[in-house]
Amino acid sequence: MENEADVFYRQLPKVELHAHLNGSVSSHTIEKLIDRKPHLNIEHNMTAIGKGQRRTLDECFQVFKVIHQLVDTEEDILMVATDVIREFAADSVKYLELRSTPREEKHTGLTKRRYIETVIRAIQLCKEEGLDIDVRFLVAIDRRNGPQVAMETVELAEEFLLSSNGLVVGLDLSGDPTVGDGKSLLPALERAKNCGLKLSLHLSEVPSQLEESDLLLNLPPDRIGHGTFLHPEVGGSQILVDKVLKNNIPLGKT
Ligand SMILES: CC(C)=CCNc1ncnc2c1ncn2[C@@H]1O[C@H](COP(=O)(O)O)[C@@H](O)[C@H]1O
Repeated sequence: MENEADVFYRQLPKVELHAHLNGSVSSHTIEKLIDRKPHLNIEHNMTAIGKGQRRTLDECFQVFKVIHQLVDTEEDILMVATDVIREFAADSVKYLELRSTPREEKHTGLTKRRYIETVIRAIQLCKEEGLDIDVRFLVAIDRRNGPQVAMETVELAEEFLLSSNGLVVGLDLSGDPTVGDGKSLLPALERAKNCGLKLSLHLSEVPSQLEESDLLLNLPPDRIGHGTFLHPEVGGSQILVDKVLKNNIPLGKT
């Protein structure tokens, strides 16, 4: 039962600037996915972190792996993306930036290009439904996959920046922050910036990444994901904080 405060907050117009597509799947949609793929033997509790539950970073990233097993066809992506957009709209989100990592799944024939096209199709379908929400898409690089994949992802994002009627607006850098090396991704990120993609970068999500964070902040990004350990009090540095302030970069997390 919703109380008065719940109704107020649901109806309050909102912007959502940090929604990972496969991190925003509701339990209702997860049920539908599990029903589609009973052979995977995935149980609901393997796909979510309950309220108040503590998990290590590694355990959280395992959850994404399970969700990715459930979302591995064009049909799945279309359903997940339309459901996610409808649910944000029902929560009075008026501007939504979805970010997602295009994946190739050889066993289902899914390609990275079709992945992006399918998310765009979902955005268009929701628009045709007349939902009161403006949705844009950030194509994501998973830092674990290294510089070559990052460059290929930027090339794809660049194509869609030009051909998606303004729906693809930027590039996200995410993935397990303890894996991979941000420095090696700089050429891809610089290319993205130079071609007009907005940059939203996860950085300083774990301690001891001062050098990497410094390099990424020099780009500079248009948004920062998390930035948890930028501040000197938690092992970051004033130089990093000053770079954020100088460029007036919004920080955010979900
Ligand atoms: C531990 C936790 C929940 C932290 C949130 N912080 C995050 N930091 C970095 N990358 C992330 C985070 N949350 C989601 N992602 C990225 O988003 C992906 C899931 O959404 P998608 O498949 O890109 O559509 C994950 O595989 C990961 O690459």
